[in-house]
Amino acid sequence: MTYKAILFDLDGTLLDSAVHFHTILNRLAKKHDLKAPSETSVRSWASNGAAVMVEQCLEISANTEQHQSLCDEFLKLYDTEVHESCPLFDGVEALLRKLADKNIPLGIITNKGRRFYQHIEPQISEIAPIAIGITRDDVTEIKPNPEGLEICSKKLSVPPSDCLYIGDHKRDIDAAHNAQMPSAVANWGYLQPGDQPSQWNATHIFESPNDLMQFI
Ligand SMILES: O=C(O)COP(=O)(O)O
Repeated sequence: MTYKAILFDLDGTLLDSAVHFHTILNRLAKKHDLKAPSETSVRSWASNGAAVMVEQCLEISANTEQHQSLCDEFLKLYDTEVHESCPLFDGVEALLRKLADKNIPLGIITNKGRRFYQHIEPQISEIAPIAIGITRDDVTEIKPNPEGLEICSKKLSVPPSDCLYIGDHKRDIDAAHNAQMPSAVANWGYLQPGDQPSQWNATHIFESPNDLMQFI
């Protein structure tokens, strides 16, 4: 492998956050007498943030008072959940340990807010040091804008062409293209029905964290 730094998306790539999201959405559904969402539906929308999950999984029209108040409740509950634990996908721990063993710098660029990321970072750092973590609060434009990826490349002093950005959403691959950085689809993540990652023009597609680990 020739890449000198590996950069990751968080939700749906390292973090199996749908586990928390499903619990929270079920709690909200019960409290407000709404239809409980299926795990499949939560998994397919989990990479799109709270507003989209409330809209799609609880079937609440966006830009309404009810939508806004359910989003606020969702984020409050998530704030508590992320303190507790952060479920990683199977194989991610071994993958991160291998990066650390090989002294390959690890970066994270997420559209998540720092308010949540700050609780997740120490749990990942226990496995492998994170050279840089960029959240939506650290950029003026979130992905697919390349800003977060460009900041990482500069701070690590590794040119974009020597970094690899891995994510489970088209906006991750688009962000890498916009930064002129090689990219990889995390095909184990939260793909939506109808997604065709083979059409996203990523440099690589990995089926599992273990596949990526073998590549490294
Ligand atoms: O929480 C979000 O909006 C998505 O976060 P991600 O960029 O880590 O997938």
